[in-house]
Amino acid sequence: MRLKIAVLAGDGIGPEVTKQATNILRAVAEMGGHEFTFVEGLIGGTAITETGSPLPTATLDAALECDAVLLGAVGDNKFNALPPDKRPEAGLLQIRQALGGFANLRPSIAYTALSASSPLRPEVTKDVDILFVRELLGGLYFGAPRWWDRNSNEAINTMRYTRDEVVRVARVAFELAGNRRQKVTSVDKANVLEVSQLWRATVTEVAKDYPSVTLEHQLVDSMAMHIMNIPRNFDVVLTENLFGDILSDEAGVITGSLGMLPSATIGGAVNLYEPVHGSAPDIAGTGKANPLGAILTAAMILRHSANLEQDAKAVEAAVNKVLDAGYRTADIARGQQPGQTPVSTQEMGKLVHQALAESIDRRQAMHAV
Ligand SMILES: NC(=O)C1=CN([C@@H]2O[C@H](COP(=O)(O)OP(=O)(O)OC[C@H]3O[C@@H](n4cnc5c(N)ncnc54)[C@H](O)[C@@H]3O)[C@@H](O)[C@H]2O)C=CC1
Ligand SMILES: CC(C)CC(=O)C(=O)O
Ligand SMILES: [Mg+2]
Repeated sequence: MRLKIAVLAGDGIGPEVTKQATNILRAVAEMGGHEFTFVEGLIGGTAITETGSPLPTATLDAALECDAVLLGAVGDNKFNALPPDKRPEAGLLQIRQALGGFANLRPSIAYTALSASSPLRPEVTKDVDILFVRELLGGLYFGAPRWWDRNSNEAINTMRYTRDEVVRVARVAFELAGNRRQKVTSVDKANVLEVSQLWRATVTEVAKDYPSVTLEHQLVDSMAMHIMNIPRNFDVVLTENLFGDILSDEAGVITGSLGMLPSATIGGAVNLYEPVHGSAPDIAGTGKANPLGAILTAAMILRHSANLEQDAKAVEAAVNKVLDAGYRTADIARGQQPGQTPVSTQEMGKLVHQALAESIDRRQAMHAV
């Protein structure tokens, strides 16, 4: 199997966690006899500093020639005074748009070993496995007009969706639900927003093509509460761009930390893979960043861009094994429980690598018998 991956490490903890994710991909390639090549590119604040642009043309050109893009995170407080279209985050929105992926898959899984890391009670988080399908190219982040008129002290952003944009992402959600627990919860604010009324009517129409999947609608405000109260009730959660951004971060509480959450964006010319978290400037350079979200993102590359399902599962199992053995980065080391060992970003990456190597050795030994 050959795979060319653009690695855009970005800012803050982006390079720290991305390094651990690429180490895992290299290990999978080596152990499975695959040829993975990595092409590095600048994005975000580091790209602004070096080139003046948050998404240099060279980065975009290289990304478009790859089979997958792995992005760390962007964002640097030193650019906070810049207007949104000049900030590091603009580079991320631009590359999302250019790659064309519209369905951002964000799994949120409650790991048994981490039940004490979540502030939620273990009986609430037990067996939770939610898949957010977040529309990624529409809504407030991309709608025009958008401006801030400093003279009149007025600003505007536009939430806009077309029926076709809703249909295509809804189809992804229903298809995925068909292979899971057959339920889609569509989130909107149809009691107030016309865009949400279009969203709800369109999703209801698409649902008719998937009679085995149950559709429910939830308003986003009460949904924010239900996710914390009864997360087990949800299977696939379908949202527009902003609502999905917020609710999927909230779901980090179920898992124990934002640092545990991976994502894959599909449907475009090249799939884009990013952990859900940002550049975390508060812990950048301290060795405290949890690399597991990025490593689980690498597993999603194996699944969605390389068709290596068995290897994706092996990476996920290796993460589980390391958590079961009690190893914890600071964000998931709630209250220093007995049997836990604190580890750095790099140590966590190495432990997953070791667990993966052991499981692949066992698999190969079984095949050899
Ligand atoms: N995809 C991206 O590149 C994203 C970029 N951002 C940018 O990141 C910057 C910081 O934004 P925040 O709101 O602070 O969000 P953030 O996700 O960077 O951090 C929120 C909190 O979670 C913690 N955290 C995040 N990832 C972690 C990890 N892997 N391990 C341990 N702890 C982790 C941070 O230390 C912080 O306390 C901003 O410039 C923002 O625009 C924010 C979200 C997504
Ligand atoms: C442009 C971003 C910083 C948006 C974001 O927070 C995300 O996609 O998770
Ligand atoms: Mg976000």
